[in-house]
Amino acid sequence: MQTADGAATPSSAAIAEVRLTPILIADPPLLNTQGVHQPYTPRLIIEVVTADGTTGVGETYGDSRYLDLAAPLAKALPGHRISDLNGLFTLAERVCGEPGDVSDSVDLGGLRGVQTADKLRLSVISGFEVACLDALGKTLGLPVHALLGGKVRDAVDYSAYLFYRLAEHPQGAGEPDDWGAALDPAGVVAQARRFADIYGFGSFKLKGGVFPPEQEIAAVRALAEAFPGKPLRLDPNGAWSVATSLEVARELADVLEYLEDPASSTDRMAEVAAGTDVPLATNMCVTTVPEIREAFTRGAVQVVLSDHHYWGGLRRTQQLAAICGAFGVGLSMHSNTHLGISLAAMTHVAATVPNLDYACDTHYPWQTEDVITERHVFEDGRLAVCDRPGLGVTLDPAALAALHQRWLDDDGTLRDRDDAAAMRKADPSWRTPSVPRW
Ligand SMILES: O=C([O-])C(=O)C[C@H](O)[C@@H](O)C(=O)[O-]
Ligand SMILES: [Mg+2]
Repeated sequence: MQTADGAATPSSAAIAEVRLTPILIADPPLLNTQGVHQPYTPRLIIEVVTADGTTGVGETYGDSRYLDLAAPLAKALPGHRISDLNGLFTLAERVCGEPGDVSDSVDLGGLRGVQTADKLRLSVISGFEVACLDALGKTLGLPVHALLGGKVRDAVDYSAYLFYRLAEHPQGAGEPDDWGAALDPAGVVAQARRFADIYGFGSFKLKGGVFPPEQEIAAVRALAEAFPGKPLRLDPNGAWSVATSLEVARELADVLEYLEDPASSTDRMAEVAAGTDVPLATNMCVTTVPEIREAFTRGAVQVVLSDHHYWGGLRRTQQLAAICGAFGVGLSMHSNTHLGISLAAMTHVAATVPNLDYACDTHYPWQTEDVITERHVFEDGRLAVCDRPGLGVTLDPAALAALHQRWLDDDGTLRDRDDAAAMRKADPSWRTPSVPRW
């Protein structure tokens, strides 16, 4: 067996086949500043199969612009060694091309800051990198955290991710659940209690930017009263002006662990940071390497929420952690709607990062469906770091096929996440609010 560049390679370490499976997974009617989550949201499952039949799995965003980049990379991969992780980036740059519809705007639904072609490509590569690491770990009999240099902790803390939400999707679409609506402080506290009771989470993040700031301040105050001394976070995804951000920071200074993306853009975040001692966190204005220097040197953010999907995988997440360490910037971890493969990957990398200062975000409790045979179980708000080879998860082919069938059956409406379009099902006049909203 030879690689594409002609070098000899052990046949067992060479990729023989790559399978891409787009799926639609159930998602509850969670509210954010752009609208409401769709009843089903796209993800992409990546399987990398080596010549000796070892399969590694990865997961990333599944919207069509990601699929468009993943397809040529999958096609070019056979013959590539699973251990050649740096080569993945070179290959992707060569074969992926430019995504067609990249605009310099806030990403629809993903709320992940300004889009760039590079960022989309890195998100795609992240799924392939994780799949290669899973296959490599299985081949060598080592857990992924060992391939990343070894774990520095045996369990990773996660935070409850609270959302304002509707009781059900507009027009009764999607999968029903029994969480009920959470549209006021009492609803948010009830949701937090349930999260604490089931999962043992000891810190709480509220997704804000949904209601006028005074209502969200009241909700955080209610959380502080219900859970005295517990770390609290509020994240309106850049929906506020500088003045509003400073007002909220003043009102909640005594209870917030950090305020996440109160205002959009590094400029506005720097202005807010100059006027408050509340640490500002971001997963919107520092999401790629070129954004780091300005944000850090201007003191615009005190905490970065890393996300291996954004940054191009687990090893680049470690590099980000080192840069944050060098600048004295704290590190937390972001999450978007994701399944158990990505949660396993997050946990492995989180286990290796000494300066992970905060409990990580995760949407996982909101996801009732999965493509792995055994769901992850939080105990006391933590996930034990798995020492089995690879990621330590097993793909469930029947579950994968069923969720893929849902994707096939969709007429295209749900294949690209669009929270504003989902909101229009309830309110036909709804438009993505312009920023700052308040
Ligand atoms: O921390 C964040 O900004 C997010 O998790 C962004 C997500 O897209 C979240 O707001 C959501 O899914 O509504
Ligand atoms: Mg955020």
